[in-house]
Amino acid sequence: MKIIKVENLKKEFIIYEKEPGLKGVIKSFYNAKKIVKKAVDDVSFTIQQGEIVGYIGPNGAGKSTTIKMLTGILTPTSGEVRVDGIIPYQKRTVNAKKIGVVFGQRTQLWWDLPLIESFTVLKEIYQISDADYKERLAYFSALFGLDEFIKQPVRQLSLGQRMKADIVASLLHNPKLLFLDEPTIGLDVIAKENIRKTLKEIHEKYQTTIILTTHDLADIEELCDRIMMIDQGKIIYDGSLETIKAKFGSKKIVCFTLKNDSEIDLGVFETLKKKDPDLTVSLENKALTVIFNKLKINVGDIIGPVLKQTEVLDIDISDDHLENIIKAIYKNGL
Ligand SMILES: Nc1ncnc2c1ncn2[C@@H]1O[C@H](COP(=O)(O)OP(=O)(O)OP(=O)(O)O)[C@@H](O)[C@H]1O
Repeated sequence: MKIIKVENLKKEFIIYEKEPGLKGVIKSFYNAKKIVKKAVDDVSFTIQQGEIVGYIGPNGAGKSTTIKMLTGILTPTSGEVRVDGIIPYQKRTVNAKKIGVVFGQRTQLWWDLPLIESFTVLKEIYQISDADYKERLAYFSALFGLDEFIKQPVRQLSLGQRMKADIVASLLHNPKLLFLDEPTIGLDVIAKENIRKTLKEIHEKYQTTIILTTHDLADIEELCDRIMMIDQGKIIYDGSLETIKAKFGSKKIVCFTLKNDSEIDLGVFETLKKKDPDLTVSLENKALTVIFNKLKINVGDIIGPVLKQTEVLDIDISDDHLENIIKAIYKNGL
């Protein structure tokens, strides 16, 4: 079942540009230059109930603007947006009951209240029944270990605890749809893992549809089957992670750890560069790294000449990281 339908959605902002300095300020009173910024530029997509979709793109691409239109905070310039059959900006309160929102960068909780009291306020706002509230809170407490900090005021919580608290707050009313904006930002590796694992469990239990915006691609790799990539207001990719990897992940990385007193003549790679002009070689502290296109060169063609020349202690072969693949797409397009 479709939960989100977006068609030819556009959001334009009018920006008035001023010249720098005091003179610019005075001048801008009279004739500021008017610029139309197309933050979201003719975007269409649908999302099915239960999907976890990663919404990614470089800074300023239009992610937050899209999410704000889906949550009803912003009214589109043109186009259609429907969340569970509702037009969000026309029925913000009805929409709010169907959705949960987590902003990694700021909390939605009451700063000075003990966490448990924030939860009871939300219980009233969303009119959650006693039985549902009890059942959900017990479930989330066990999952996130809330007991440890539930009586503390929110301002005293660590970033990881605060993030868990915000996720619970967004889910207490069991929304059909959850928006997560950078849910692991600033967390250490273990805390990130913990959040991802827990989100997966929650998704399995409640089948919540999740839209995740993040710059941390490990979030995407672990949670999402589908990614939508936006750049300069336009969706430039909508599909599976596997397809992106298969299509653009043609680079392989071979790292050799050379023996301490060994020497190597990097000239051996010159002939290979004729086959793959993008091949790169770097040698740092006896670590020799070769990055090449696996469709143009075999791993054996890299390893053979090195082993012939010098003594090697270790060889590590890996595919290109998703992060590099996405960076290249942002830079060069699809
Ligand atoms: N209220 C506003 N007034 C004017 N311009 C805006 C406004 N909100 C966003 N923009 C512009 O619209 C474009 C898209 O911004 P948006 O916040 O949607 O990007 P984003 O993809 O969420 O970026 P980030 O990853 O940095 O959060 C940017 O160029 C931004 O400067």
